[in-house]
Amino acid sequence: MPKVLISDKLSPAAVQIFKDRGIETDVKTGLAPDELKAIIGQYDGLAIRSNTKVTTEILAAATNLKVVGRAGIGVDNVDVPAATARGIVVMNTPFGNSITTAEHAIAMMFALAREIPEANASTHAGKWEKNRFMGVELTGKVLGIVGCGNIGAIVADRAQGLRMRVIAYDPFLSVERAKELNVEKVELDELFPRADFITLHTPLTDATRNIIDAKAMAKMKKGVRIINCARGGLVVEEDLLAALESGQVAGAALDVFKTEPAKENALFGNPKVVCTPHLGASTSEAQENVALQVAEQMADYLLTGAVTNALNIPSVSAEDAPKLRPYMTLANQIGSFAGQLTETGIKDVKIEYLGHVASLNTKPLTAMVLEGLLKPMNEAVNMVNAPVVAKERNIKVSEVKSESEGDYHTLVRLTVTTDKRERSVAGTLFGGNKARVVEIKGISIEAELGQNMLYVTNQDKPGFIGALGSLLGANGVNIATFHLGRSEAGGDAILLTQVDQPVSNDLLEKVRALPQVVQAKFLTFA
Ligand SMILES: NC(=O)c1ccc[n+]([C@@H]2O[C@H](COP(=O)([O-])OP(=O)(O)OC[C@H]3O[C@@H](n4cnc5c(N)ncnc54)[C@H](O)[C@@H]3O)[C@@H](O)[C@H]2O)c1
Ligand SMILES: O=C(O)[C@H](O)COP(=O)(O)O
Repeated sequence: MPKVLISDKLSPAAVQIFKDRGIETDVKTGLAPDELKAIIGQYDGLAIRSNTKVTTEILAAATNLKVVGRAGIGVDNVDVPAATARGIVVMNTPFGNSITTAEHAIAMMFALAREIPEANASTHAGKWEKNRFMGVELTGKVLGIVGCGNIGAIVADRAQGLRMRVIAYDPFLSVERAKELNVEKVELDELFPRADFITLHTPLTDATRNIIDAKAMAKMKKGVRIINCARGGLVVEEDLLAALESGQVAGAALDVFKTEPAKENALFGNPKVVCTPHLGASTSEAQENVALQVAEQMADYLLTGAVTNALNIPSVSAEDAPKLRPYMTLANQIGSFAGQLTETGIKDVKIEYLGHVASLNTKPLTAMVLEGLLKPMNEAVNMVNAPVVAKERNIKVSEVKSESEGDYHTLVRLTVTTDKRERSVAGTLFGGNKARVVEIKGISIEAELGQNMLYVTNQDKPGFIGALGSLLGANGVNIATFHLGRSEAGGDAILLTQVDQPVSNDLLEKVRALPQVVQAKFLTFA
């Protein structure tokens, strides 16, 4: 039974889902990195929010971990490349808290416009400072959105309801989408001087880190108000403080900080700054959504192999997973067949999906072919990291798809080009789910791949089969199945036989010494 650790505060709905799906679940929040490192090796899944830092060190200790599930959007607390390298799927819930976070940004904008937090504190203190607080209206003001994805788009919609004019900077926002959202797509340098309010909704990347610094603020309209409910590293906090003190920026509302938990910060105590402790996603609705989603997604992956919302592996829907499963076996077997025969550097991998299989989501199948192909060279390869490993080795991978059927109603053919030769192997499904190899080097054959296989290429000459059978028998190796193919009478021939015992290197040498043999190899399949 898979075992999952929940290491951040998640709605109890998540535990219930894991339990209902037969997954053992521990909830241990607030663990120090060393404490997490000490126990992570026991778990197949780790469910987190933004508090747990899934670093390379944690991942190195996570010897059984298969999936990290982020109940929320940002995965900047997870070392995704390190997880990928270890074959661990990282998934998030990209929409579960978007509305809630957009609403928080709007609430922050109102709080700034009407100085609600300061007015609230003053009134609680019995001061009745009616003359101290003079707000600004939102109606007719220009809202500049930096990052107009899921949350930015909802903010745009709500702001338009408040009769604001919305402009947006997002290099990946298409003109069509901008039209649909009724926002004016602008460059950053145009947004800065035009906006009365600026709200940030980008992920934290190398391109967005420090996007709001002294230079940027100098370009803004004097008296601008800035809202950040995305990530702390987007704003240079010292520069913001200086701009608030000079009056260039009239106010800032921050839900996120460069260092979190933010217990000390130079901006704290400044009356022009409204702060919340990373509460953007904190509504009961959003937390219920993300907890349910992440638990379902993780359970699906651990129990069925279905992949949803993963950042480092192609998605496989729960509906597709059972359809793909027999193809996954086939893809892995033909990859493994070629991989076990390959002894020199691979340059090029071509995977042809012909007939029925071409109508399916073939990305996971390609990952499985690559896993099979590369595993003989690197034990740590799995379908998550195989495409990355292939890229690191400069292996060019291409897919060819055609739904028209040939001799088989469905066929996967792998062609591997190495420094020395080109090698191809193809397989199909018999009876809808039984993987069979049906072609090797363009020669037809029909074989099921089992645990112990002997693969021989030879000249098609009389006497060979008898000699091989006698040799195996004399060495205590029992033949279970026997499959032959040849290009033409007297030409190149192949033999694939399943045997009940592994074939030792000594025996292989004897097989190779038979007069007609060109190549003999012992292959093994899971
Ligand atoms: N405060 C919170 O509690 C909270 C809650 C949810 C999400 N978030 C954060 O909000 C951010 C946005 O979330 P989302 O769901 O809208 O993500 P999203 O991926 O849907 O949207 C992000 C947008 O940023 C754009 N973008 C990327 N690079 C950019 C750049 N260099 N300049 C301008 N735009 C750029 C992308 O094109 C995309 O449209 C994320 O960082 C997420 O972690 C915070
Ligand atoms: O990226 C997110 O989803 C938000 O930052 C929410 O983070 P949280 O789950 O820690 O509240």
